Formats: sequence, C-alpha cells, structure tokens
Amino acid sequence: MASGDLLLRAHAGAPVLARAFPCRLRVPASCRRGLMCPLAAAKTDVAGRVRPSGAAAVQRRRQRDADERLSFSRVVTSRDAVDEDEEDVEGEALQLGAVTSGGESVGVDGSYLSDTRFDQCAISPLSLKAVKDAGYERMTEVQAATLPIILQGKDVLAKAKTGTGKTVGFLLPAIEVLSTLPHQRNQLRPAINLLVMCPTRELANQVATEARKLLKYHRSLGVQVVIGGTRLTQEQRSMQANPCQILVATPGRLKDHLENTPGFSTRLRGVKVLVLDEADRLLDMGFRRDIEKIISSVPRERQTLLFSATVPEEVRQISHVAMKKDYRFINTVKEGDEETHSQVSQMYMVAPVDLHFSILYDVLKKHVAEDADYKVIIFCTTAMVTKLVAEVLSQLKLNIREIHSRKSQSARTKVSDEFRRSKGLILVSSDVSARGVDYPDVTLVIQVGIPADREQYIHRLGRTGRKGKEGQGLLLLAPWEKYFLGTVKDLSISEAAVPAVDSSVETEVKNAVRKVEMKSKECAYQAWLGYYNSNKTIGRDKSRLVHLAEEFSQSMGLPVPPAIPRNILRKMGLSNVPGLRSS
Ligand SMILES: Nc1ncnc2c1ncn2[C@@H]1O[C@H](COP(=O)(O)OP(=O)(O)OP(=O)(O)O)[C@@H](O)[C@H]1O
Repeated sequence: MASGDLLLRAHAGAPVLARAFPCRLRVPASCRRGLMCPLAAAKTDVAGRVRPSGAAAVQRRRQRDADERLSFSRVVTSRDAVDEDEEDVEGEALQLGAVTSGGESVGVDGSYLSDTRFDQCAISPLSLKAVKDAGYERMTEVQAATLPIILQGKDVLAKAKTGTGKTVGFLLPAIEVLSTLPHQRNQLRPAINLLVMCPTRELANQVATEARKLLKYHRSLGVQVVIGGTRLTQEQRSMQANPCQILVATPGRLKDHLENTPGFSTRLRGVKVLVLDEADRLLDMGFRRDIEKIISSVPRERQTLLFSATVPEEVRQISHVAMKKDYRFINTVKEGDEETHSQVSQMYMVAPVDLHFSILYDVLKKHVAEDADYKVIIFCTTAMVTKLVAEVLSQLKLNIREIHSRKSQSARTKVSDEFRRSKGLILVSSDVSARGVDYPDVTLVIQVGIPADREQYIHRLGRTGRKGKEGQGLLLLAPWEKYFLGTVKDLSISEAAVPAVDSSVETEVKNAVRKVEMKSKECAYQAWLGYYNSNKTIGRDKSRLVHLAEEFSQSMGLPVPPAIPRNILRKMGLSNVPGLRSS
C-alpha cells in the first residue's frame, strides 16, 4: 500500500478507500510536506480522494506566506531587468506595501489578494470610484506588483497564476495613462489610444466588459470590441456610432479592419499603450504573422504590456518583437513554486479510448451527485470532437452546453453568458474557453485527450480555482498519450484508478453513442485525425496514427472508419496512407 493510503486512513477514515472509485495514490506535494487536512470538513475529489478543507488550505497558505515574507525577494526576476533601474523597482514595491515575495498568489490573510488597497495607490479619483463600485478593495498580487512600474511608463511582461486579476492589472494603469491625454467628448472618430489584443472572442468581450466597469466615471473614454463572427460592415457601423479610444480585438479581425476599414489605420497611429493579453499564445506561430502586422501598424513610441499565466522561455526570447529592450519581467510565481494553484487538486486517469465515454459519464454522475452547485467544463481536442462529446453526454440526460469555433457567434455568446451566470451546468468546450475566460465557481475541469501543450493544460485547468477558490482537475488520457505527463511532471498531478463501469452503464452509454448522428461521427473522426496528425509525437508514425484513429472510430460505435474527402487527406499529408479510406 502506498504511504498516501496510510495517511488518508489516518486522517479521513476508511470510507475513502471503500469508495467504488479509489485512486492509486501518488502523494501530492502538499501532503509530502506533512500538511494533511483535518477530518472535519474534508471533501473528496473526482477520484474519491480527500481534499484539504478550505480552512486547512488557508492555514497552509498562511504558513507558507509567513515563510515567504521571511525570505523577502524581488518581483523582478528578469535578467533583462538587471539594469540601472532595478533598485527603483523594489523601492516602489516596498513603498506601496505590496507583497513582493512572489510565490503562491496568496496574500497576507491567506487569500489571493495583496495587502495593498487601491486607495493607497496613485490612481485617479474617477478610477478609484469605479474600482470601489466593482467591489475591489485590495489589489491582487500581480496588480500591486505591476501598477507602479506601468505608471512609470515601462514596458512590462507579467506572469501570474490564472484567475488572479491580470485583466485589471493591465487595464487600470492603461486607463490612467489615457486619462492624462486630452480627449474631446463628442469626437466621432478619435484616435485609438489603447489597443488590447486577445486570442479569443469570448476573452475580448470579457476584457471590454471589465474596461467598461473601470471607465464608469471616465465619461470621455469609450471602449469597443472587434472580434469577427459578424459582418465587417456591422463592426464598422458600430465603431462609427460609438466613438472609442480603447479597442479590444482579436488579431484576425483587427487585420481585416486594417485592410478594409477606411481611416482605421490612421486611428491606430494614436496608440499609446498596446496590450497582448495571453501574450505567449498571441506570440506563438498561430498568431505571429497577424501580430507582427498589427505591431507594425501602431507607433514605435508606445508602452507595451504582455500578460499571461504562462511565459515559456521561447516567449521571453521573442518578446523583443513587441517590447522595448529595457522591459521589466514581473513574475509573481516564485521560482520552484508550481504554476498551478495548490488549492486545485489535479488527477489524471489512463484508460483505453473505448472506455472514455463511460468514464466521463461515471465521473460526471458522481460529481453532480456530490455537489448540487456543480459547474463543470470538459475540454476536448477539436471543435468537432467537442460537438460529438456534447451530443453523447446530452443523450445521457446530463445538463450539457456546447461551445466551439463552429458555432455561430450569437450561440457562443448566449452559452457563454448562461454558463457565467448559472450553476448545475456542464460546458463541453474546445480551446475557445481555455484561456482567460472568467466563469465564476467552476467546480471541475476535465480535459479529454492531450492538450496542445503544457501551457494549454495550465490555462484550461485555470478555469477552476479562481480568486483563491478550490477546484478539481482531471486529465483523461489514452495509454499512448501518457508521454504528455512528462511535460507536466513538476505539477502535483496524481494518478486516479479507472473506475469499474458496470454493464448497465456501459449499455446506456453505447445506446447514447448509437443515437448520435453519423455526420457528427464522421466530422469528429476527421478532426481527430487532423489533431493527432499535427502532434509531433503521435503524428510521426502514420501507420500507428491510422490504427489509433480506428480505435477512436470504434469508440463511436463505427465498425469501419469513415471515408475522408481526398483533398482533405492531401492537405493533411495523408494521401495513400494504408488504412485510410478516401471519398
Ligand atoms: N482587486 C481585486 N479584488 C477582487 N476581485 C478582483 C480584483 N481584481 C480582479 N478581480 C476579479 O478576479 C477575477 C479574475 O480576474 P481575471 O479574469 O483578470 O484573472 P486572470 O489572472 O486574467 O486569469 P487568466 O490567467 O485565467 O486569464 C475576475 O472575476 C475579476 O473581476
């Protein structure tokens, strides 16, 4: 028996091990540190494992916070930042009384907030009033660490864990910069002074909503979004009818406006502050071209802010594409600390693909039964696989909503708004919800199949455990996807045993799968093949890929894999690969 089993028995009693869904325990880092939860108020996670109670977690954080204060360190960890201004930075932070020790995003009282109040900072009375109306009193750690440096006019690359207030972190100081510029109230097409780039439409809308809150009393400043999903002319009309100095945009649609909206490029010459939210995503290959074009369309003399929960080394290397050489890297995640939240329990499960629907159903039923306020996000690899999973789970009478790029924008917005407001819902999503989206009180995040990379795993998981709350994560992998665990081995992910699925559940699931339309299955198969074909590890060996795709097709109840249009096979570089049928 693993040592973790003994610990659990001692602290939580036998019921944990007697559950139908026991986990093979790898003792989480928190337990290895000898910090076990008390029996009282203990909860279980998706694998039936006991999770630390809120009080225990807070106590643990307090202890760690105290330790961190003893080893007071700098917020600026960038080599690039080691310049003549470095002393200033620490001085500023001290003056503000910010918790600059980095590490867990935990403040003095065990919450995710710092001990600095907004009214202790040099921000305008108008902003302060809006911040109060929004219900924010104390700054989060990343806000406290970045605000003084941004107000100094420096370019900033900031890294802080998910759900710790990065949006206000860049919006508030940017609005402060704008509020010092002369603005005419009724100007029809004012210069755009603040441009915020986001990788998804949902995130862009959310950032604009947060900006509107902060602009409540800045009556001469307006905000607009350009995100696509509607006709370009509609956005052009809306921009004309509602003058704005702040624009929140997705890269593709912004480029469209640059190329097709008269006078738009002139308006962009007024940009004083450029923000790349989810900067690592915007700077990766998928967006790089558009972003470079956008950067070349705004003035060189500007302030640039890059924010994300993940900043891989490659992004540091290329950040000069966007920022001045003397930019500051503000990292509120202390070296050696995990990039995920300790109050979010993370599990993984490895099972053959043909069991995945049954396992999902089993995990969801248990979670729904255990938590009346459940709010779950299931991430799938592609839009069409998302659709398929949503359809199967809907057939099983779970309360399912579906969101992905193949849905109309109005449907996406409707589902997104509903999920934000509600409880008792399961959102099946592609990566359109992976980054930045702030759905409150998500209780469980399930990732089915490998995420695109380590960063995406962290961002998806980050939809739960926001603002210091607890949450659970489950990564469901096929045996041949297990290699992915090597990329997240520094995170506290424990293995959960595969639940025993009884035959009645199996039949129920099979019937549900059978009821799903053939078209959905064909599309899912094709999308699945495309996704794993472009995966460096799995896509390398084409005959193995075809064999694995066949397993996936069988999991959808198809005895023979669907045929794929010849031109699509060619685009995927899979023409003439034995085992694939073309149509
Ligand atoms: N100072 C504050 N006090 C209380 N709540 C805050 C404060 N600042 C921001 N928030 C709230 O915290 C939540 C998370 O903020 P936000 O979405 O900006 O996080 P994030 O760090 O950008 O997350 P992600 O990495 O997922 O993008 C939001 O609901 C926001 O309104």
